[in-house]
Order: sequence, then structure tokens, then C-alpha cells
Amino acid sequence: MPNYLDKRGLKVDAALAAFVETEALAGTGVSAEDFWSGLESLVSRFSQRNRELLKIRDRLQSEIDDWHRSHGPATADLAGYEQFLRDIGYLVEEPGEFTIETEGLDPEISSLCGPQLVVPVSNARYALNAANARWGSLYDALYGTDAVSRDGDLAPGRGFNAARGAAVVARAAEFLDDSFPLAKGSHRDVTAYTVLDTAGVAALVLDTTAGPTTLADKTQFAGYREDGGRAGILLVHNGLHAELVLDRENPIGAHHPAGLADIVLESALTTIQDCEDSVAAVDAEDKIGVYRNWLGLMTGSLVERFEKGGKTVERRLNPDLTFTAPDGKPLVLKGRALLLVRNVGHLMTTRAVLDAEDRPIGEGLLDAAITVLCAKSDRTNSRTGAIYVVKPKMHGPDEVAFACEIFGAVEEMLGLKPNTVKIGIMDEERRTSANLKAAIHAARERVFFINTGFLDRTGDEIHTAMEAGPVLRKDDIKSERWISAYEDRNVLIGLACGFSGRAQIGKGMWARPDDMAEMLKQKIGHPRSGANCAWVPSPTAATLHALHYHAVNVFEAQKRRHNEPTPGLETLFSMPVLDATTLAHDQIVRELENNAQGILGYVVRWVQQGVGCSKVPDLNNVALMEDRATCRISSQAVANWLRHGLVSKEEVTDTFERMASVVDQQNAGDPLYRPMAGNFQSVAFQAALDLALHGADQPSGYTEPILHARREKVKARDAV
Ligand SMILES: CC(=O)SCCNC(=O)CCNC(=O)[C@H](O)C(C)(C)COP(=O)(O)OP(=O)(O)OC[C@H]1O[C@@H](n2cnc3c(N)ncnc32)[C@H](O)[C@@H]1OP(=O)(O)O
Ligand SMILES: O=CC(=O)O
Ligand SMILES: [Mg+2]
Repeated sequence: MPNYLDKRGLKVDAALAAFVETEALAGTGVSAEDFWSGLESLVSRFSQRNRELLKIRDRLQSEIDDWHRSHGPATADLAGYEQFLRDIGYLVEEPGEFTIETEGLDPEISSLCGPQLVVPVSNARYALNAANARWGSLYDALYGTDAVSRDGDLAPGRGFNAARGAAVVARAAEFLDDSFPLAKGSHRDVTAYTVLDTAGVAALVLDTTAGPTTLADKTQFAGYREDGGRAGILLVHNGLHAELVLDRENPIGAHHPAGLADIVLESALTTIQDCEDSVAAVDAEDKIGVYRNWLGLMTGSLVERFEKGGKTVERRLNPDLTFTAPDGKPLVLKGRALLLVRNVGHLMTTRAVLDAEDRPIGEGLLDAAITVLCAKSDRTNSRTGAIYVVKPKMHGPDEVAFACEIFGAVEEMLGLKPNTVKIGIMDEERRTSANLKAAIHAARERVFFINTGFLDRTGDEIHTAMEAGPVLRKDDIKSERWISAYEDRNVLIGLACGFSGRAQIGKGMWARPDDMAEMLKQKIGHPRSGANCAWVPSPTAATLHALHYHAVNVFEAQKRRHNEPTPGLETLFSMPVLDATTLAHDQIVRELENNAQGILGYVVRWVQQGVGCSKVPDLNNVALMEDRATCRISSQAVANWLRHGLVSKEEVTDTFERMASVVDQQNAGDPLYRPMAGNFQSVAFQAALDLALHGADQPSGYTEPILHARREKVKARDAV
């Protein structure tokens, strides 16, 4: 039983109260009395409305279910469906022309385009790595992944594979030729990079096997630095920097005619420190862990020590980088990504704080108050004093307006200027994408991004269409018309609301963290579509995805799309339902197995160990990033087939039991893992099965209620 302290009528977990009073409030100028009375007024002012908004979700879903039961899929009567959605208040009046008014945004949001990294903030080692992922070695990213190839002579060997190394250098030279072309010749043939000073102005001269040359565009030379035997040449293209590292002492540099030891790319311009779908935070203890790391990132004091490769590593935030600009003046570049924090949505409550009637308070309210409080101690992040909160899983404009009102109240309670808190709208629920313009309008003074979280959006698509018919297989859903309409609408509506040059239009996650060659092929589609940023799962992926923002000038792409017609609601509502007779029995079995194993592989680590994001191999042994949103898709997909009789309850249970052995084998090397096969009453197995068997009844198909309840059970009695 938690130990609660009375704070202005609220019961606050004692450890949380201590964290707030001794750590988070320190140096902010906000007193403990003001903080707790502020939190108490947030709770009194917003809780009832929060509950009403959730009831509206349920009512709308139940009316949509009824409509499908009598009409079938929306495609059978699109005009009737749309009118019905207007009648029940799912669709609202679209506002007229307007331009967003957000002020005081950092350049990483307004004028620079590049990768957006996401990281579970609960993991300090990863969270620091993600903050430092502003800069990444291109050589390491190419050599350490399948980007150049993993086959034949190029396969990574026990030691250094010289053929693979040469392929990496050649690929990197290709990038340099594309992004920083020479007046004559190729970076492949450079024998010396020299900075020449003429009357106080520095210029870059390159010797090549065909004679001396310069950059075709000399303004791409942005600066230089020297540190012992290591020199750095700074280049810039599309606003992104690249440092050529020259070091003849370095084993790679020693083999290069010009001593080129590496190319360090500006990579993750922004990083989302995630308190939501990639973490498992179910009680005050977990929430404190999340908040403490976020605070440490804001103050710059977060340090993590760990063993790696037989050595103790101490990781902390990187400092800024100082170069000398061509005119001799110092040029300071940020050493860290601009950090954004993702709060939880409006759904869950937390027992970390109880209201006057002993009810757990909205977790979103607590996140808003504490993550913004921590960001008040920002010493390293925003240069404009902005606080960037990403708000997920909002259904429609009223819920966006509600989030904005909460942020306004938090600003007041913490003595921050109005609109200091900027909101990133996750466009990941169907009611938000259908009413996107109105949703943006509701946040027009503080919106800093709209991002297509297509994973949650797919889960919501399936849940909304639960009664419409059986859905396509997971991979087939991705090539349907509704999803391209959704992605296009996000960009085009964002452009129409004046996002270009002001705020980010963002795209979703690359969820195959080890498939970098494929990412290089596919993810260039994001900047080409006019997106300022797109999500990557790791720093290495950020460095490789950065190549795409050199290859594509996003602002030009946005100009090209500006007058494109926006796909209408009829395409957005074209539902991924199938004719069940088109699937063979073995295809159904295979899909069920795949979903079962993904759910089990993710859930078991969540429930047993509190790991909110995992790399889980699928049945083809492709490692997939699994988080709560991907789990929502798999569980909704199974629930939908169960509802429409493609699979029976017995088949689902039997498949989960068989797949438990597969997942046990996959985790055999983990000493903390407790097997599920033969232990089907275990909390983890039951949680996974519940997500499938009771998926249709979960609010909006979310996985949080079941995961939280089961994890709390494990924590309470150390059960498995
Ligand atoms: C739908 C959505 O909401 S998507 C958003 C939520 N998803 C995410 O946030 C994904 C974040 N990514 C991750 O959590 C991880 O990359 C996983 C779970 C997918 C894979 O993790 P692992 O299996 O540990 O990865 P792997 O062994 O390949 O690499 C580990 C190394 O990469 C680093 N790393 C991996 N992912 C990240 C990351 N997102 N940020 C920072 N560093 C990372 C680790 O720090 C570690 O390096 P270190 O030893 O120097 O500390
Ligand atoms: O949050 C991202 C998503 O795809 O869902
Ligand atoms: Mg999401």
C-alpha cells in the first residue's frame, strides 16, 4: 500500500512528493505550496471534463458499431456514413482558412529538416544516447549495419573486414559527391583537404589525383577546428552539417590518402523523450523514474554508468561543438538534439496521486504538471525558452482544445508566460485525422507539430471498423487507400495551415530497427512527401536517415505539393475490410501465429520486467520494434477475426499456447525471463491472451488498461 501524504487536499505518494519538493522544484522559483495547490486546481478543474471526453469516445464507438451492424462497411454507403458521422458529432464543421500562430520555436522545429529520434525516457543510458544523437558517425552507421551489404566478401568478419571498409568509404564518398560536389572531380580521389587563410578569410582547397579543386558551391564550407592531430572540416547542406574528420593516426584515416577518418553527420535534430508507449510506468515508483530522467536531461545533470565491452562507460550529455567560421569568428553548434517530451494521453489514471474522494487522478494531468515543471529547469535545451510537449492519442478537436487548456493552466501555476508550452499533435486517432484542420485550429497558438503516428492510427482504424467486417492482414492494411489518404491529408492540411517554415509536419516510425538497407530505400519517401521530420528507432538509424534530408530539399518538396488537392473523407473512410473467402486457411493460421507471437514477445517483457519497448523477432526472424501501439494493432487484428469468426476462441488460445514456446526460446538467454510454456496461468501469458480475447471491449482498442493491471499485479506480489 503506498504511503500517501496530504498535499492541499490531494493524497500524494510520499516518494513522489519528496521527488517534487527536493528535486523538481529546486531552483524553479515555485514553492511547494503553490505547486500542490496548482495541481489540486488542475484536478478539480479538469477531471470531470476528462471523464466526459472519454465517455464521448465510448458513445461514438458504440453508435458506429450499431451503424455497421445494420449497414456493413462504410464503402457500401459512403455519403450516408459521412452524414451519420456528422449527426453523431464525430465529424465537426471545418474552420475556414487560417494560419497557425505559434511563436518562439527553435530552428530545429521551424527551419531545419531531419530525423526525429524517439527513446523511452525511463532508460537513462538510452535517453542520454538519444540526446547525444545530434551527431553520428556515418562510417559506423554504414559499417555496423546491413546498409552496404552483409553478404559475401562484404559480410562483417571477426576482425576488421577491409573489403567492407572500402565499400563504406566508397558509399560515403558518393554521399559527399551528391551533397557537396566538387568544382571538378570526385571526393573519391581527394588526397588532401586544406584550409587556406587569405587576408583573414578561410577557404577550403582540395587536392585530388586530377589536380587542385574547390567545392562547386564554396559557401558549403562552414568552418573548421583543430585538436592535436585531429582536424575537422565543417560543411553544410540543406541546413544540415557534416564534419569531415581528418586524422592520420586513426586506423581508418591512416589508410585514406587525405587522412579522412570519418564523416560525422548532424543526425537527430530532435529527440522525443517518451513517457508514453515505449515505457512501462504503472505506479509512483515508475513515474518518478521517468520524471527524474527527464529532469536530469533538462538540468544537464543526468549521468549513467554501465559496463560495455568489459569497460565502465560513463555517459552524460555532450557539450556544444565549437568551430571557427571562415570569417574567423567562433561558430558554436548544438551538441545535442532538441528534446521534446511525450506525455501520456487522456485515458489513464494514476494512483500516484488521489483526489479528495480517493480517486486516482488523470495521468495526463500529472504528466503535464511535472514534465513542464522539470522543463522549467532547462539549461541545455531550447534556445527560445520553449517547452515542447508531444500529446498522443487525442480523439478530435475537443480533446486537443482540452490539452491546450491544461497546458495553459500549468503555465499559470508555474509562472510561465502563456504559450510557453508548445504542443505536438499526434495525428494518430481516426477522429483527429478526419477533423485535422479543426484539431490544428484548436491548438493554433501553440502547435509545433502534427505527426502521423500510423501505428496507433492503424490500431484505431481496426477498432473503429470492428463491426464493419473482418480486416485485412496486418501487412496488407498498410497498402490500402485509407492510409495513403491519411498520410497525404496530414501533409496537405499542415501546409494549408501554414506549417511550412514554422512548424513540423512529421511522419512515423521505422519499426524494423535492424533493416537499415531497406530503410535507406523506403524512408526517403518521407522527406519527398514534404515531411520535415520522420521517426527513427535508434541513433544509427538517425544518421542513416539524415542522408535523405541531404538528398531531398523538404521546403522545395512542400512548395511542389502546396496546391495539390487534399484527398477527401471518402478515401479516408475506405476501411480495410476484406472478403473473408479470399484468405486460405493456412494464411489465416500464419497470420494468427504471427500476431500471437508478437503480442506474447512484447507483453512478457512488459509485464515481467517493466520493459516498454522491445525488439521482438517475428516468425520470419525479422526483428521488429514492438511498443504499445504495435501491440494495439496485433491485438485488435486478432480480436476482429475472432469477432467475425475467422478464428475461434479455442484456436486463439491454442495458438497463443504454441507461440509461448517460441517466445520462450527467443528469450532463453535472459536470466530474468520466466518461461510461459506450461505456465499458462502466469500473469504475462494471461495478459497477452486477454489483449486478444477481450480486445474488442478495450477502450479504443488500447492495451494500457490490461498491461497496467497485470504489471501492477506482478509488482505487488512479485508473481510471474
Ligand atoms: C509507435 C510509437 O510510439 S514509436 C515510438 C516508441 N518507440 C521507441 O521509442 C523506439 C526506441 N527504440 C528502442 O527502444 C530500441 O531501439 C529497441 C527496443 C527497438 C531496440 O533496442 P536494443 O535491442 O537494445 O537495440 P540494440 O541492441 O540494437 O542497440 C542498443 C544500442 O543502441 C542504443 N539505442 C537503441 N535505441 C536507442 C534509442 N532509441 N535512443 C538512443 N539509443 C538507442 C543503445 O543505447 C545501445 O547503445 P549503448 O550500448 O551504447 O548504450
Ligand atoms: O506514436 C506513434 C504511432 O505510430 O502510434
Ligand atoms: Mg502512437
